[in-house]
Amino acid sequence: MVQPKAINLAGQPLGGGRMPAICAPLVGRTREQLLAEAASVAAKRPDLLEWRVDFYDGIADTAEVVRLAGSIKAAAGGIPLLFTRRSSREGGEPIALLEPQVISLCGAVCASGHVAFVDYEMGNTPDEVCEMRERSRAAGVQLVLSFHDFKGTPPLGELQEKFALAEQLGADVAKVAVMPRDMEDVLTLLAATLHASRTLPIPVVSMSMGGAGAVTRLAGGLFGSALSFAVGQQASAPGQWPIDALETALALLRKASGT
Ligand SMILES: O=C1C[C@@](O)(C(=O)O)C[C@@H](O)[C@@H]1O
Repeated sequence: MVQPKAINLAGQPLGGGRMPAICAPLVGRTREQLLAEAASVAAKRPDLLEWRVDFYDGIADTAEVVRLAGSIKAAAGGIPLLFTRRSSREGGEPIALLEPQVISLCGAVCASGHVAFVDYEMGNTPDEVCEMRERSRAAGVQLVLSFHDFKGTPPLGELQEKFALAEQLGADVAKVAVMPRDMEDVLTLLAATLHASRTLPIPVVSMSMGGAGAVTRLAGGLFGSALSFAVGQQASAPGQWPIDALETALALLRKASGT
């Protein structure tokens, strides 16, 4: 049995080792929107900023995406960046790129040194995941292998397999986001998270989305989830709390639970 793990960056645990650390998404559609959003969200001091590049209108221009990643990094005031293209299949915005182009975009952004983490979906082909793994590793960027189900919550065994698959495919962090149909689904997600965090050697991240799952964004850390996504300016998924409310509630929970 292994202890639940915080996400490490340059030898330091993200968020000072608090479980969970807080990540805020950036969902601007233009350079101007993104830079304004990055500055205002960074001022709320989340532990990580996620650039959801599938929202960005200029996603097809790799050189501009790399430049913009550099500008967002500069606006982030030392807060590390997670670069994410969420596919429309898994709840993201529709984009015009084919998967090989997505890999090349993510690879170029990793190679630029502007981001610390890249998110890639484990549902892509093993060859695609392997290529992304090689490119992120060559650049010293941590790979988050993710799975999302915006329609429902798979059974416990399947969720455990998703976490385990991420680790087998070489992830530095395993992430699972699902939609509950009832409170039993919320318990299933938490049970799978606890199991994964106790058995896998890498940090795990999970959330049950929507209103019913909102409790997992607060209490998930007690079940081993290393990161909670919270709203800086605009939500990227249903059920996310505002950063300041989440920080306040987490501080109370940590005090009450002695963690
Ligand atoms: O995968 C995740 C988690 C998420 O879907 C959430 O529910 O908080 C939000 C996304 O921006 C992120 O990429």
